[in-house]
Order: sequence, then structure tokens, then C-alpha cells
Amino acid sequence: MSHKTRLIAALDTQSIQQANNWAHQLSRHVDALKLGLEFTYACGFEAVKEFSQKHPLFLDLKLHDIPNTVAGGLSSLGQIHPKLLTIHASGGRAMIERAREALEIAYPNSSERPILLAVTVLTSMDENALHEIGVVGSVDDQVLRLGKMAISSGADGLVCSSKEITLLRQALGHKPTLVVPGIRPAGSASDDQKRIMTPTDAARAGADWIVVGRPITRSENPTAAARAIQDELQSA
Ligand SMILES: O=c1ccn([C@@H]2O[C@H](COP(=O)(O)O)[C@@H](O)[C@H]2O)c(=O)[nH]1
Repeated sequence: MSHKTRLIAALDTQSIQQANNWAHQLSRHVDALKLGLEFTYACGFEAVKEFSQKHPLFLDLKLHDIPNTVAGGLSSLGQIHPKLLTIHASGGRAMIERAREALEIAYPNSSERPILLAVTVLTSMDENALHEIGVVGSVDDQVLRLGKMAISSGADGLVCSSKEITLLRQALGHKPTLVVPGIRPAGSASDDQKRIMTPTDAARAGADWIVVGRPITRSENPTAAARAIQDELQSA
């Protein structure tokens, strides 16, 4: 059986009404919806909680702090039941281990526990950006280093770009969930995303989930844009 790549639409907005409108238009055409910093800071956790009761949710808050604070943050998720959530791999082994422990306590039933994803290198960064923050070597080296460390520390999966999927699969096998933003349909204008691929190429590379924001939400017809991406994934 061929590998199925699932589609997440990123709803980056400060408006509950806008998020609900998009969810209404998109929920039959995508596999999950992503809320991140913009929605959470503007609309609050009650709004995130309500949303999570209606839709499969990827809660992308990318926690990055000392282990005790990250563990405390995850313990406070309470009634929110995201399907996937994120921390930064660069927070280090102790932070990831504590994040894992906190989730196991907060969600004792493993079938309800969110998939813990560690962000390797943001898809908006290229090699120059990495060098500027003092990382020597290639993006591939850094993704691989962080990816191996994060999985061995208890992360269930990684956020990476499509360009690193083959490398990560060779090193880590097929168990880790690979979630891939930086997706741009052919012909898209360039923007802040640096390590990009089309939906077709990401599916062929073996992404478990792709995350697509602006190509859907800024399109004149978000439903048609999501359906076109699903069609690409089906025929990849
Ligand atoms: O490395 C990363 C990690 C997370 N993201 C998030 O994905 C979406 C992508 O949105 P687009 O509009 O399709 O660029 C966005 O919410 C980011 O926060 C990422 O892009 N890269």
C-alpha cells in the first residue's frame, strides 16, 4: 500500500471568526487544522480549547524554554486535546525529556496523547541564516543532529523541510512522524520560506503530513486551493 501524506491547513489569523470561517470551508478537504502563536496570543486559550473540541488540531506553539517551564506549560494544556504539538529541538535533551514526561502525566491514556514534534531547523532558514546564529556546517547536518537527539530524547516526530526527509528516514527509519511546512505549489511567488517543495514532491519524498498556510488562506478560493493540493497528494 502506498504511503499517505496528510494535509494540515495553517490558520494564521488574529480573528476567531476568520478561523471559524476557514475551518468551515476547509474541514472536509484537509486532515487537520493548525493554530499557532498568532491565533493563541490574539484569541486566548479558551478559543483554542473550543476549536480543539470541534476540529483535529495541530497546536504549533514551538515551546523553547528551560525544562521545568516547558514541562509546566505542557502540564497546563488541561482540556485541550491537540493531535499534534511542537517544541523546539534546540531546547536540548533535558527539555525534550521533561516535555515527554509532562505529556505522559497530563494524558495518561496514550491514545489521547498529542504527538510530540520537535522543530529541527525552521523552514524559513537557509545555510546563511544558520551561520549567522553560529551554527557551522550545512542545514542537513544540523537537521540530522537535532533530529537524532530529539527522537532519542522522547519526541514522536520532527518538523523539517521536505529536502531533509530522505536523510532523516535513512538515519531514523519510518517510525518518527515527519511534519513538513514550507510547501509551495508550483508557480507560487517567493516569500519568507526558504526550504520549499511542491505538495507532489513532498509526498513523493515521504512526508507524513504537510502544512500549508498562505497558499490556501490567501487564495481567492481557499476550498479550491485545498482540494487542488489534495489532488496533488493523491496522484503523487
Ligand atoms: O519550520 C517551520 C515550522 C513551522 N512552520 C509553520 O507552518 C506554517 C506555514 O505557513 P505558510 O503560510 O504555508 O508559510 C506557519 O504557520 C508556520 O508557523 C513553518 O512554516 N516552518
